[in-house]
Amino acid sequence: MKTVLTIAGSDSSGGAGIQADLKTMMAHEVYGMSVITALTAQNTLGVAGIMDATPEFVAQQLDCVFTDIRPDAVKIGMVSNADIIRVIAEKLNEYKAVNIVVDPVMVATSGSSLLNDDAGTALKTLLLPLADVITPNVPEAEVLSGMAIHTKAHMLQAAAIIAQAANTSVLLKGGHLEDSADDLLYTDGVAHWFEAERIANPNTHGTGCTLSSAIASNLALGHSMERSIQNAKAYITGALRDGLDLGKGKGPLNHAYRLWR
Ligand SMILES: Nc1ncnc2c1ncn2[C@@H]1O[C@H](COP(=O)(O)OP(=O)(O)O)[C@@H](O)[C@H]1O
Ligand SMILES: Cc1ncc(COP(=O)(O)OP(=O)(O)O)c(N)n1
Repeated sequence: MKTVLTIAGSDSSGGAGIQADLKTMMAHEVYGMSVITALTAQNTLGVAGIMDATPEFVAQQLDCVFTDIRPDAVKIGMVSNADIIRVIAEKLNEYKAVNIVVDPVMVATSGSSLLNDDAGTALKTLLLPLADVITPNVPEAEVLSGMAIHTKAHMLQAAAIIAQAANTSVLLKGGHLEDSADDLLYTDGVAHWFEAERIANPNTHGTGCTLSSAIASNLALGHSMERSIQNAKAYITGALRDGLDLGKGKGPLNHAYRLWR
């Protein structure tokens, strides 16, 4: 069985973070493991509180995973402070981790910040260069590229800036642009658009976490980067189309939509 590790924060409402990642991995029939960087008290309306793990405890979790069950792919999500980022970068280098997908989570869909001020530089200099692909959404890409993004042409410009700075591939997700669900993969100066139908569903809590975990699961299964993204897009579109409606705010996805029909 193929194995995938998520390094991310816990979402008490089960829609994003570690919980979304493990549900996605289960749906892809890979064995999911988790290193928890922070606990969040949150629901579909917003984030009420964050409690970071200590860097030492993050290191201990990483040692336990890598010395026992080696992951075929790694997804990294919420990493809220610079010390935790340093530990993760050190350990991924030490254990020569492969197929690394970094979702540079900065702000929750609800508007709450998930990244400390001091973590931005550490994220850019230590973590992004380790990734096989980085998956920013539009607001995150604006921060990383330093430019405003309103159109697909802007997405192309921003992806090129981020890819050059981090020296890796960038999948810039288009979900925050009006009327778009088209994502752009930018690798070595080559652009590839992944086009998808935009689903009329306001319940998008955890879509970014789910997409990055689905890409990591597909990479672990041995698919190419392009095929992995194509498959992950199909998965997210199907989960949105299912139309699950839970909670009082932006609700979560139904990860079981392919299992019981
Ligand atoms: N309404 C929608 N219909 C179809 N796909 C969507 C929709 N909203 C977002 N997506 C897709 O979900 C994934 C994550 O989207 P995005 O909202 O851009 O990032 P994030 O969830 O990190 O904020 C992307 O593949 C995006 O294209
Ligand atoms: C613990 C945790 N990690 C990540 C997020 C971000 O999730 P969300 O706000 O739904 O945005 P995307 O997953 O769609 O990028 C979170 N809220 N909590």
